[in-house]
Amino acid sequence: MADSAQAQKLVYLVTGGCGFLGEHVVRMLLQQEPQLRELRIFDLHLGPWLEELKTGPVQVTAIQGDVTQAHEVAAAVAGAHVVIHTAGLVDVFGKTSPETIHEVNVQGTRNVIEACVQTGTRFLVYTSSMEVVGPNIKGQPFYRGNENTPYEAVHRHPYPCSKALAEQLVLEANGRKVLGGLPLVTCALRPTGIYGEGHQIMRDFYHQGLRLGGRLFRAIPASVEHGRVYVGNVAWMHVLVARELEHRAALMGGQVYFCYDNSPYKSYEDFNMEFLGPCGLRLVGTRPLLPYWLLLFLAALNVLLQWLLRPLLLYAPLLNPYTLAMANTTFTVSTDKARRHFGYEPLFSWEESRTRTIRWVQAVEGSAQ
Ligand SMILES: NC(=O)C1=CN([C@@H]2O[C@H](COP(=O)(O)OP(=O)(O)OC[C@H]3O[C@@H](n4cnc5c(N)ncnc54)[C@H](O)[C@@H]3O)[C@@H](O)[C@H]2O)C=CC1
Ligand SMILES: CC(C)CCC[C@@H](C)[C@H]1CC[C@H]2[C@@H]3[C@H](O)CC4=CC(=O)CC[C@]4(C)[C@H]3CC[C@]12C
Repeated sequence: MADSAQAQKLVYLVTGGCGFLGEHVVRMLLQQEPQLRELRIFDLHLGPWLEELKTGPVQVTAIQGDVTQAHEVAAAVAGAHVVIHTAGLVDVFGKTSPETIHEVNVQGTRNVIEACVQTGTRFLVYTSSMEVVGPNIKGQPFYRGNENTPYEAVHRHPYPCSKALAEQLVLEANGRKVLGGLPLVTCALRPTGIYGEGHQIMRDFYHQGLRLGGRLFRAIPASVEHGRVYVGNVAWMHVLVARELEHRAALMGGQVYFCYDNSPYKSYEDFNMEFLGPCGLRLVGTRPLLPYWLLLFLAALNVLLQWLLRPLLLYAPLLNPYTLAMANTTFTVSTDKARRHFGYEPLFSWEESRTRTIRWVQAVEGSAQ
């Protein structure tokens, strides 16, 4: 981002900095970005762990705010050199309305872009998602594809629709003149399914397994591959992109990059067992125990129950027609675009990512007892 004369001069803003990925981005920046002077963390809900960061050499500024409120975003962005926009509503379980998902993911992103333009911030890194591409509503496989692989990206669910719209806004904003007349440089990172310390869905599967007497029941054929990437490597990619965006603006501006590492290609369930297995869970069955039509029926039943129970309680199980289609459609990435464009190499090997995640699940287990 800057030469040595500018050491410890940079101000970064991370939106959603208290989320699963956001926390890793924040910690990674503090460890790996020597030019950082101030790190602003903007989130709807601030975590208590932020306090421990405030004693280090970098000024850590926690800002409780809402990305849907343009004035709050503009106040947080003013004076920042780089914005890493990870804040978003990740809901594929029907917990929130489609309107709210759109408001946070699309309008929130629009507010971040406008704040950059109005206040003169030149570098914007957006956390997009593999979901912007697929799996699509036709359930077509995307097998070890890259950023240029042709694929019909057609969605109906509010989450992928919102991420696709937001990504488009970010890419279209590349080159816009910001306050002071210089061009905005943007790019979007598309993680596949992120795993690692703090992953709520992994925690949910773990607790479900414990409730079922240490067993999980195979629902998805082992042959369906689902792309996964370790959270530390996703965070590292964000840090590198933010650092390189100025020097390689012509190459990187307006580009999309899948987030990848050396995590193995496996089915969603077999991959989870890499961590849950060593924590004492067993995946029962070499093939799905229920036929697909029955799973689809149960998924549809869950939608009906969610609707019927809505006035009384929030019923949002893991299984619904959308999550079933996600888990049941091959979507894997094989690319080296990030290495070619900004020298990315995963910071954590698969073995290290696995070990760290297992340790975290074991700690979850310990804290639950
Ligand atoms: N978890 C995953 O597997 C993947 C996530 N992503 C993207 O990565 C980003 C981060 O996702 P996660 O860390 O998994 O989710 P998360 O839910 O753990 O973190 C999102 C953060 O955004 C904050 N936030 C939500 N609404 C906000 C608002 N109105 N104003 C300010 N902050 C708000 C939340 O409080 C939370 O701290 C999201 O943009 C998501 O779309 C992309 C690919 C995969
Ligand atoms: C019980 C079922 C048969 C199995 C359910 C598994 C699902 C809960 C998960 C399968 C695929 C996941 C999604 C995928 O990894 C891609 C994602 C990208 C994002 O940007 C956000 C999260 C997610 C939608 C992720 C959510 C859980 C799954 C649907």
